[in-house]
Amino acid sequence: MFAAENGLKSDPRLQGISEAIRVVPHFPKQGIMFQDITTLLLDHKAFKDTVDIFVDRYRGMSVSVVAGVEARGFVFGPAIALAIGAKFVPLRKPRKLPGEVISEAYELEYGTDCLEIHVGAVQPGERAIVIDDLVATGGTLSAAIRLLERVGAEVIECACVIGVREVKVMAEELLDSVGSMASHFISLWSHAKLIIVVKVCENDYAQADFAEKDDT
Ligand SMILES: O=P(O)(O)OC[C@H]1O[C@H](OP(=O)(O)OP(=O)(O)O)[C@H](O)[C@@H]1O
Ligand SMILES: Nc1ncnc2[nH]cnc12
Repeated sequence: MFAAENGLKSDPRLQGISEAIRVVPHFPKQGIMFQDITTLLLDHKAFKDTVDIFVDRYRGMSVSVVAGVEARGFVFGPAIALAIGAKFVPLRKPRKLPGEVISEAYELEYGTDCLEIHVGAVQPGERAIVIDDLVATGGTLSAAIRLLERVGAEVIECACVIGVREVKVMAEELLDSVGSMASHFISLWSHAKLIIVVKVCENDYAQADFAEKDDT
């Protein structure tokens, strides 16, 4: 679910949020348009507006768990959790949590990664949301959902600030043919784990720019 479809379309806060996110071409490698949320954090109004959009949506929905994905989900998740009266549960990369953990692996473009949760952090039947800064392929969010469901939580939604172009394209393709969807995204949508995206980047890959640089 994107800003245009989630009732936020005419929200005056969106433009300021979008403008506060710096886009850095060719980071961390050639061709990638990196969405840098650190500039959003420097802008008190834009940062607060971002948190408030999620708080407005989830307040009163009996959410008791806000799960944040390392690292950038840790920036937004705790503020949302405090405001809606929920606990914050960090989903961490491998070998960071000191207690007993449950792990869930997921695929990256090259190789795999893993998220872990402390055993006992979430009780069966608790209502959870997952917070991250950005959804690209949806692989990270899908792993977060699987992890929380394995400990018995009911994941009611995932929420991200930014969706890259590909995820928007995939959502649009869903309307035509589920078969053409990437498997992660099928899983996100088929379980109705809709994503609130405040900013959709129309141009995640700096292809034209990249091609020009290639020619030199
Ligand atoms: O939808 P996906 O294709 O799974 O990608 C999205 C994930 O990628 C980024 O994190 P990254 O893995 O770069 O980790 P970091 O925040 O620790 O840098 C981002 O913060 C999301 O967590
Ligand atoms: N374009 C992008 N900007 C920031 N983080 C990302 N993670 C995956 N794609 C990204």
